[in-house]
Parts: sequence; C-alpha cells; structure tokens
Amino acid sequence: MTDLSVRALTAGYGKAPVLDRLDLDIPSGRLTAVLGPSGCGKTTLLRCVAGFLRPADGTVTVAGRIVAGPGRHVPPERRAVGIVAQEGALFPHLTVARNVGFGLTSLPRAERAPRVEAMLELVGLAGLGSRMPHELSGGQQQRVALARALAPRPSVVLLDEPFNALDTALRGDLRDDVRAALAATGSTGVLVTHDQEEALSWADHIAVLRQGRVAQHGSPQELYAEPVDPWVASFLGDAVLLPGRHEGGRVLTALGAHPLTPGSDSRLTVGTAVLRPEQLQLCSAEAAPVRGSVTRVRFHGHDALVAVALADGTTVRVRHPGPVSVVPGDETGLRVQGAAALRATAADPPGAAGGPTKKSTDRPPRAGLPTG
Ligand SMILES: Nc1ncnc2c1ncn2[C@@H]1O[C@H](COP(=O)(O)OP(=O)(O)OP(=O)(O)O)[C@@H](O)[C@H]1O
Repeated sequence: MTDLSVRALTAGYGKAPVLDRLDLDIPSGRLTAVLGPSGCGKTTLLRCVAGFLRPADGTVTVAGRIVAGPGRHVPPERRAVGIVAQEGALFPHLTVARNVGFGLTSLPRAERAPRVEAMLELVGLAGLGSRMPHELSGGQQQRVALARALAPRPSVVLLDEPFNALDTALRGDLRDDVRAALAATGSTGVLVTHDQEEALSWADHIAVLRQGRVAQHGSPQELYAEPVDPWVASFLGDAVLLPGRHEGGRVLTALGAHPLTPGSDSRLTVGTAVLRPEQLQLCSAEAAPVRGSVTRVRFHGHDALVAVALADGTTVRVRHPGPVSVVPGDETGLRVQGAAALRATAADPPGAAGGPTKKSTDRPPRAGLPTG
C-alpha cells in the first residue's frame, strides 16, 4: 500500500524542468529517505507534494486522492500532508502549545488542548506548552515542529533536512526520537536529505534521485549491496570500482575472482565490478593472492581507510577496523570477501556523472581511487 504516489511528475522554475517525468511510490507507514546530490530536485519534489509548487505535468496522489494533476491543484492545507522544515519555521509570536494546535481548527475546541498535550508528550516536551519558541533549544524547536506536523493526523509527513542545523550528538538522538514518534503514530514519513549515512541508518526505504529522476529505490541494504550502476554505488557509501569480466558465474577483477551478487545481470560479460572497502582485507604479502603498495592511511577512530596501489596501477581502498600498522610505502597483501556486483560501465545518462551539473556536488564514479 502507498500513501504517496507520484507519476510522470515534471516541474521546475524556468524552461528546463528540474523534475523530469519522475515516478515514485512511498510505502505506507514506513520511513522513506529521498536522497540525492545538491540540486537534483529533492526540495522541488517536496514542494510539489506539499502544494507550494504547481507541476507542469504529471500527478501527485496522497492517500488515494489526486492532489495535483492536469487541471487540479488542492491547496497545501487540504492535502493531509504535514511538513517539518529545515529550521522548524515556528511562529515566533505564538506559544509552543498554540504552534502545535495551529492546524487543529477542524477539531472540536474541547479536543484541541488534550491533542496538543498528547503531541508534546510524544515528542518529549510535556509541560512546555506555555514557552515561546525563542525559549527553546534548536533541537526542542524541531520537536515542536514535528508535534505541529503530526497533530492533525496527516497521511504523510515531509521532513526537509530537519536535522541539518543541529550538532552531531543532538542529531543522533533527535533522529531516533523522530523515528519513534512517526512509528508510534503509524505515520508515513518522507525525509529529504543529501546525507548518505542519515538515509542508510534512518530509513526503511531509500529513493536515490539523480537529475530529476529516481535512479534507484529500495531498502538501504538492497541499495548498498546491489546498486543499479556505478554512480549509485559511489553515491551511497564508499565503493571500489574495477573493470570486471563475467566468467562462469564469477567476476574477474584485478583483485581476483569473486562470486556474482544475485542481482547482477548474468548476460553482461564485461562491465564495472562493485565492491565495498570493508570487503577488502589487508594480510601478509607472502601468502596473499594479490599484492600492492600502501599509498595512504587515514585513521578515523573506529576504522582506518588504507589506499593500496596494485601492480596494474589501479588504487583500491580498504576499510580496516580500528588502528592499522601499515604505513605508506609498505608492501601488503589483499584478500576479498563476499560477492561483487557487475554493472554496465556506461549506465549513466549523459552528463549524470562527472558531466556538467547545475551544482557541482555529484560525485563521479571512480574506477579504483586516486593516490595521494
Ligand atoms: N525558486 C527557484 N527559482 C529558480 N530556480 C530554483 C528555485 N529553487 C530551486 N531552483 C533550482 O532548481 C534546481 C533544483 O533545486 P532543489 O532545491 O530542488 O534541489 P535539492 O536537491 O533540494 O538541492 P539541495 O540539496 O541543495 O537543497 C537547482 O538547480 C536550483 O538552483
């Protein structure tokens, strides 16, 4: 079942559309992250769903009702869509309780105060209804914004990068609490973000946007293990991309022979093999099937990323748990665990990877990694 469905949505601000016949189904009662590089159209999509922007073409359906389509534009307040903006956007002259109760005009007066109190309790702010927004911390303001969005029992809650302005420690806690509040109300949540880690760790479902279209959608696990192409692989976490050849159910790369992931197209004979740096292990050079020379070590606390140049000049990156004893210049052996996905190398549409983009944060796929 789906609470939000978008079909062939085309929208933008000038001649060239930002969203280009975009299709997307958001599963009901789940949390979906809409993830993509800056400028790919995430906020534009959200604005079309919320009703702040009229699409040029296509439809938006919320809880089975078309709210935007040819000749149809339901105003934002009648769409059953709640919104949590980047920085709360609370009404500064209203108390917390009046902010939360703002959308409850259709509720009988006697039921409003209990509903506001229940929402404040849900977001961990019971008893703070009489405060003014400026008397709250940034995290508390975001909680109020969530309570306000949930109060009218919307079909869908849109969260537009709501954790961005908060420091790292607070972000983690608030994310967990927002997740719990959405789950407790059975809400369908849509989080717009460009933070891959946030999407992977927070969402049940991810839709990756690239240049106004959905490049891939599915569970975080599916997308990480079976990215549809090298661009999605690189965008969603670190990837080791190597020329690969399919032979008898295995992929042959400069790192050896690897089983093919179940989602790989077995008819593809050559392409780009996708591995993750945590699948690679350092080992002693003597007995190793593959050897290389360490060119860089980056220590991150919980793990270290080690760049290793292979004999053919390709550089690959290894994620090693905890501290690591090798230093640049050392010879090391490499082992690979698990399966590799094999994807068509030219799967990207023209300009999608490394080509001109409206903003420049699209990360191109890399075959191996640069040294230094
Ligand atoms: N009001 C506007 N008028 C004209 N162009 C706009 C407007 N808003 C956004 N754009 C352009 O539309 C494109 C998509 O913008 P959008 O805000 O949807 O991207 P985004 O994926 O949300 O990016 P970010 O992650 O940086 O917020 C960008 O090229 C942007 O410059």
